[in-house]
Amino acid sequence: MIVDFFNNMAKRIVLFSETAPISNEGKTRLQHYVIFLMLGVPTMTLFSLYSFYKGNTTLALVILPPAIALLAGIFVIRSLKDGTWVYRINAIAYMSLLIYMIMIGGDGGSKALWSYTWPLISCFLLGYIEGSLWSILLLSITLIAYNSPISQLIERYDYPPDFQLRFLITYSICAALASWFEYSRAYYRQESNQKNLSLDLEHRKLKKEIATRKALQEQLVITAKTDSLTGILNRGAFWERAEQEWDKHQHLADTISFAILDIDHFKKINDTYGHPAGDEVIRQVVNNTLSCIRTVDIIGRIGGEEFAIIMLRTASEDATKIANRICSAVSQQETRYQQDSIKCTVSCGLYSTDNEQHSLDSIYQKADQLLYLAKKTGRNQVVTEKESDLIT
Ligand SMILES: Nc1nc2c(ncn2[C@@H]2O[C@H](COP(=O)(O)OP(=O)(O)OP(=O)(O)O)[C@@H](O)[C@H]2O)c(=O)[nH]1
Repeated sequence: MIVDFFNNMAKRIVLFSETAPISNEGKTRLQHYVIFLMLGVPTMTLFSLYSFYKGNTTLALVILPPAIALLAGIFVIRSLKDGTWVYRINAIAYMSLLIYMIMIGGDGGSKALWSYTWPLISCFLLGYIEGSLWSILLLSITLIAYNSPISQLIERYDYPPDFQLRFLITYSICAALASWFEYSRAYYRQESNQKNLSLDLEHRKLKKEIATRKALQEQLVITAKTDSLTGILNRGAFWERAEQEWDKHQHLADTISFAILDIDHFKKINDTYGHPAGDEVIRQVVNNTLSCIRTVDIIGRIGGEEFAIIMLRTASEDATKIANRICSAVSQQETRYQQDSIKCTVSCGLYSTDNEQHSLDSIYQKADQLLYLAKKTGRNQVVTEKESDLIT
């Protein structure tokens, strides 16, 4: 339970750290470091205070650097991708403290027993290979320092020979257990990492496939709504958009203009130049029309050579200007097809309204009647309701 508590705390700190994306192994090491920090700093602080209280000022001061290094490390680690060097510096600080404690021994040599913590900490922080090397390093440096003249400077403790032997055996067992423990943990972690990796790969593949299908579906929807010859909305999609805009229009009580364009004598063009040439004429008429209207206007191909345009928030005067511009642009158009140069014109019926009593269908009927008048009275012209009064 206590272990769970520390693990949870460590996980939280890892999650909240600013560390750049690190490997799972890196996360585990960081968690171990946090556990070491949470246990080590209070213990070392208490130990330092106790030593101070007991009058052992040197020991009290020697304990402080590793505690400070532990605390400082966590702030540095937050911005590092790999904390190995922070762990190594802490390893040096803590190991130096342990060597000092082994040298001075304390009550009956009890301070030397702290070094049993070392193999586990070094293996947890630096992995079983480097951790084992650090365990051996502690033993080697202690043996050299203990038997060198330096030991006289810090009043080395004279351990009885049997204590030394028992210490060596116990420490070796601790080191062996710690490295075996970390080795098996690393082994299982690697196994689960590999499983995670393949799951991750599968997950990414699925995500990619879903995105491809979604894009395909979107493309299908667009294709289903688009007229393949001209790229503008087809009849069904145009009326769908028109209904939506009509609902908004009624709600806002805006002026709306409805234009129907029809290419004049198109049958003759087909008969003279052929169907493919007629197709090219339709395409160019649409391109010319698109260059005269705004992007917010709705245009659709509602018949073979018939197009409808809804000009939103556009009163009769402006809509008439736009429709005339289209007629003029088309009349100047010359469609080149093979050896031929084809000229054509369009007729337009235009109806504008801000009358909320109308239905979309009745507006369409009105515009269609005006188109009929435009055809009847000479073609290549725009007929609005105003002109229709004059004509009839
Ligand atoms: N090339 C081509 N022709 C089409 C297409 N759709 C319809 N048509 C032709 O367009 C012609 C329309 O002819 P009509 O409805 O008689 O009208 P018009 O000849 O344009 O005469 P007015 O409208 O009275 O000026 C028909 O011959 C259709 O076959 C198409 O996608 N491509």
